[in-house]
Amino acid sequence: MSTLKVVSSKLAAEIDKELMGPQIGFTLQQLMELAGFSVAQAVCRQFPLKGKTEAERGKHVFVIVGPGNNGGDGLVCARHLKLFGYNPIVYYPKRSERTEFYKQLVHQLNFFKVPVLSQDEGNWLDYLKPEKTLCIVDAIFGFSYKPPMREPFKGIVEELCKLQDRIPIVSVDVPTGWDVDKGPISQPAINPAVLVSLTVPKPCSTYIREKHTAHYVGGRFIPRDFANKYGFEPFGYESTDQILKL
Ligand SMILES: NC(=O)C1=CN([C@@H]2O[C@H](COP(=O)(O)OP(=O)(O)OC[C@H]3O[C@@H](n4cnc5c(N)ncnc54)[C@H](OP(=O)(O)O)[C@@H]3O)[C@@H](O)[C@H]2O)[C@@H](O)CC1
Ligand SMILES: [K+]
Repeated sequence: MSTLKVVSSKLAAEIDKELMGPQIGFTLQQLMELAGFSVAQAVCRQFPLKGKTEAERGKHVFVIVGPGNNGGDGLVCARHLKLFGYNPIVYYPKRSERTEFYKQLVHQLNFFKVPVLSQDEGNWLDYLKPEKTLCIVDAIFGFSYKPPMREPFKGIVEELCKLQDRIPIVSVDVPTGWDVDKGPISQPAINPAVLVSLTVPKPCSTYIREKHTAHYVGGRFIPRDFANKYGFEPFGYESTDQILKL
């Protein structure tokens, strides 16, 4: 196991609560924008378009979006990827009714002409082909996932597991299906090629196969004294970067 500094799911939830509490006053929308922006930067860093053939550049980044805030990060990420010159397509099988904000994120994707597939529309399996898709962004579940996995996500994650050795998967914050603290203790569970931990890595990140998975931290939104209060040092982000490879 690595010596990486991590915070438990409980502490991660407390950090979130304090950041969005009355004293600090971040809004969820602000943090989600920075989180999704970080994930888009990690995709660029890991899969640069520079020097690629036109056919390679035209491939999709297939962003699979879950029903909670992890999914929201995916919706934001898709919009930034489009601005960065990628060809994202979003699969959003269970739309969040939590707040109006999710609908607004979808409107923004429409504005950017990023297709958003629903569960009953289009054959999403078509995008699980290496000749069509550069990588998959797993924005299905993050730190609030509790097994066992329910449909339609169980079937989706089972399909992803079949092809994850052929198309790289970029997991947002927590690989979908993993226990936030204990890692891949139940099935189905994704084995990502890239993990982008947000704010600070969760304990499950110590279970990634280090040679197989590139690990980034993103979500650059806390000052040193706040990090120290929660028992970790801030990450050494360079210049204007929103991500740091660990
Ligand atoms: N400061 C930061 O770092 C920030 C972090 N952010 C991001 O937020 C993420 C955490 O978001 P979150 O709390 O909304 O939870 P998330 O993991 O998306 O899942 C909840 C949804 O999943 C569902 N669900 C659960 N279990 C299920 C099952 N077995 N089978 C099926 N469904 C299941 C559950 O449904 P319910 O059980 O409530 O019906 C609910 O709809 C975090 O990881 C990071 O990515 C940023 O956006 C902001 C700044
Ligand atoms: K995820």
